[in-house]
Amino acid sequence: YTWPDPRIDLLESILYQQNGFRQYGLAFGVAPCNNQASTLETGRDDSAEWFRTAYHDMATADVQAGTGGIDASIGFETDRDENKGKAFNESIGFFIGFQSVRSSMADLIALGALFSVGSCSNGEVIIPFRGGRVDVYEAGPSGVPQPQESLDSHTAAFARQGFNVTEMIGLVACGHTIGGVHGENFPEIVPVVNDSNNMASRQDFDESFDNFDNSVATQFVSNSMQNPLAFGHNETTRSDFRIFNADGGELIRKMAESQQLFWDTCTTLLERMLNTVPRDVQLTEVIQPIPVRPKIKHPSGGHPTTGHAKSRRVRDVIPTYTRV
Ligand code: HEM
Repeated sequence: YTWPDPRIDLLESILYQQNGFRQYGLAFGVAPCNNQASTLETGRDDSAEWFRTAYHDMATADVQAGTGGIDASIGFETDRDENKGKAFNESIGFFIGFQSVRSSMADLIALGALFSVGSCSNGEVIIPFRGGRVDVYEAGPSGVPQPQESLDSHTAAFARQGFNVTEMIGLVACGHTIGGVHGENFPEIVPVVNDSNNMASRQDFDESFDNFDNSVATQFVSNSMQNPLAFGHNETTRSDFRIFNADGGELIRKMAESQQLFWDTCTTLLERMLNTVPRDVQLTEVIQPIPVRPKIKHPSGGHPTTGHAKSRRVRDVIPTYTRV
């Protein structure tokens, strides 16, 4: 990657200039991991909502046909039963501030998930990032898995998305280690409670809802009964139970035994999830931090913080190079 490259420059900045001078600030939404999604409503976190948004955008992909994937179609699909909750509209509302001709909404959705798991795993799960996703401007087909469906239906949905049974188990375990199920979205699964500290009535997937760790697996294996999609009172919606047992419980047991295996599995599967795009979309190489960053300097009084020249005449613009 050689600067300038219109496909990469801005994405590189959003990805790596997270804090301090000339920060882009997208990552602030999920730092810390338990950052509240709404100041008006407790019991909802940006990290879990951004992460779930990426999965729901991807989940309608058909890899055989080469269609769908992370393409921001989720923005046009939020009135569907399979996309219940405020998470999708509000995540996109946050990302819009960063959308431009050089940073598609689809790339921002992928970055949001990447920042979320990076923050919640305390830097243990760092997904390599490629840019270049292309936005669509209409809804795509439906097909996000729902908890009341059968194991066969889930297996078929994940196969359509490009994941076999073992990968489905891994991906669901990686997805359901932060956040939880909200009574305001799924009252048939968890109760609506009257609690000012949990206005959305969230029941967490595991005892560390704001930590991207393997406790969803350890708690499942030890029958702790915490995860509402595994042990909830409503047997029909115990999709995690059916999925985690789809291989006889082998992978979830291994994930429970090894924190490192859990993180490694998630890094690999989530990279694939975020790189699932329509066949005609070409992603960039993995974006690395640029060691030397050109910036504009004005010799006589440019803007003190942005460095933007007062006048845009070409002779006023002198490239200088800063180490970052
Ligand atoms: C068969 C597959 C799946 C089903 C049936 C399913 C179902 C659900 C349901 C019902 C919720 C509760 C949402 C709410 O109340 O707001 C949920 C939450 C969540 N799901 Fe899944 N899910 C599946 C797969 C995945 C995958 C593969 C990922 C990511 C890789 C994922 C990520 C999440 C996250 C992060 C949350 C927490 C959301 C929050 O707390 O705001 N899910 N899922």
